[in-house]
Amino acid sequence: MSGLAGIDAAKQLAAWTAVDEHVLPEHKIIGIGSGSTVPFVVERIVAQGKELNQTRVFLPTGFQSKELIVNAGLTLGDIDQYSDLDVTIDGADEVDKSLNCIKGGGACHLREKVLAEAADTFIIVADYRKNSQTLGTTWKQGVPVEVTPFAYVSLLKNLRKMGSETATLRMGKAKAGPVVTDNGNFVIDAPFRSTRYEKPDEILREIKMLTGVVEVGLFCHMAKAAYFGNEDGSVTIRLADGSVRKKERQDFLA
Ligand SMILES: O=C(CO)[C@H](O)[C@H](O)COP(=O)(O)O
Repeated sequence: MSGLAGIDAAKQLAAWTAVDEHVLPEHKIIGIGSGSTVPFVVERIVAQGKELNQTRVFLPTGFQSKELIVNAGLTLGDIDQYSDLDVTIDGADEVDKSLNCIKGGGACHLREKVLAEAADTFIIVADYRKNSQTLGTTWKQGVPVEVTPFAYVSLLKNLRKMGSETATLRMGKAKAGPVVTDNGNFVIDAPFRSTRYEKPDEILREIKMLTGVVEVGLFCHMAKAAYFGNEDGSVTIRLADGSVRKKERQDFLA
């Protein structure tokens, strides 16, 4: 493993292990997620070799993801042409015991969900901070909701009526005004009481029905496995059936 430390080392561990186990030579159409963990996914795929990667197409989940693919010299594909993917690998803001995820911390969850749904296998990679029993334990910013700008005021009202009293429009940091997604939409972050997160699919359905909602950053019953890099150099692998496997540090050194 490389000489990274701390959180980045954990992200790299998760990413490398997931690629080794789920991006096999027979996998030709691959979805690449967004965020700070997926660059380690791309670096591990590049390490599989130019000859194999020339037989593959890589689909992005947004501008950052597209730049990762292009800068790595991998072949860029479009979902219009490659609508059935072999595997999509992506990060997450938090994952619960049933592999339900909060996603959208980077405001890319619409395209991420399209590529996750279109893949035979959807895999999550993250560092240990994202590994929770229930959503909302560590990710306190709320459920990211991509919304059409025309409806954001009414949606703030309706989300607050729904129980997200502190729902807020996500504002830019290095940009005056709200964050604008790759699709030209706004994002509302909608926190809920911890008990509500025990049934994330209910929150998902309720939000999705609100007029003006484009996509909700709750990925329920989608991931086949989640890989969490740990501080001690091990990787915890959780499967959708609830089983857990651990790959110890020495397994990588072998
Ligand atoms: O959903 C996402 C972007 O919309 C990201 O995958 C999620 O925010 C995790 O990012 P990171 O790997 O940087 O923790």
